[in-house]
Amino acid sequence: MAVVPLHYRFDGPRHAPVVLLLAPPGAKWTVWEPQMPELTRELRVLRVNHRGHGSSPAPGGGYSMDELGADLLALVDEFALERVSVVGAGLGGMLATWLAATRPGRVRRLAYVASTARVPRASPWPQLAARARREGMAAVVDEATRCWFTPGFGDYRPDVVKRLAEEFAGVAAAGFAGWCTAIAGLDQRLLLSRVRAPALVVAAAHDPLLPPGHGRRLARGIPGARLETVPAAAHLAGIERADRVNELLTEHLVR
Ligand SMILES: O=C(O)CCC(=O)CC(=O)O
Repeated sequence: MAVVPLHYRFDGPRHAPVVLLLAPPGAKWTVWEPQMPELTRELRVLRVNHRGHGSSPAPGGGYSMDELGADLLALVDEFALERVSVVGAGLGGMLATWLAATRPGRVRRLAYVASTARVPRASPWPQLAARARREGMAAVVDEATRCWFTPGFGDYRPDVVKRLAEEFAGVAAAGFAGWCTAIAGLDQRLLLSRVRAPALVVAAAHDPLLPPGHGRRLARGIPGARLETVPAAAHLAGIERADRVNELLTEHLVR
């Protein structure tokens, strides 16, 4: 299994505890920009771009969770980070679960934003990935990103919506599609009881991709997990309701 050297960056105080932020597939580390001012006050934030995203190489073929997780472990090993907190958004949260369940000793605290333990049966992602391979990312950008925000947010911050859509279109189709192979039909419910880290599950009240039931089931499966539902937000709740998501993440990760 060949490890891919991921494009990464650190921000925040050099000797503070590290938190690793995992974006959803199709998004780059910039998706966490609204969290940065808050989180870097007391944490050292490590952001990565997944395979094929940003400057991270995109090997051809499908990827597996084990491969994506090995990329992350190689990075945290390179910096001798014995334990890190991990936050995953969307399906990026499934990679956070993989880490927390298979390497419980390496994860200090765990948090999710609009995530799940099980990819929906009717997930459009496998078809989007196949189309992206054939026709390129630009062909699927509208369908993939239309559930990211509530319609009101698009009217209020069209610049943000446009920037993220452009970034999505700039992701390597091989990277996006490879990632989608890793999550196709993925069901991690049996992994959840192996998580030892204190966990916070943030669901978004108006998320059409992963409605709050996903968050409820995720929280129910992880021993002692806390569930919070953020109102007035769709899938990218960390952007749309950065105020509340930041409050919850800071409380969970710092205090
Ligand atoms: O597979 C689904 O239907 C959910 C897709 C999703 O959550 C994508 C993401 O990680 O943002």
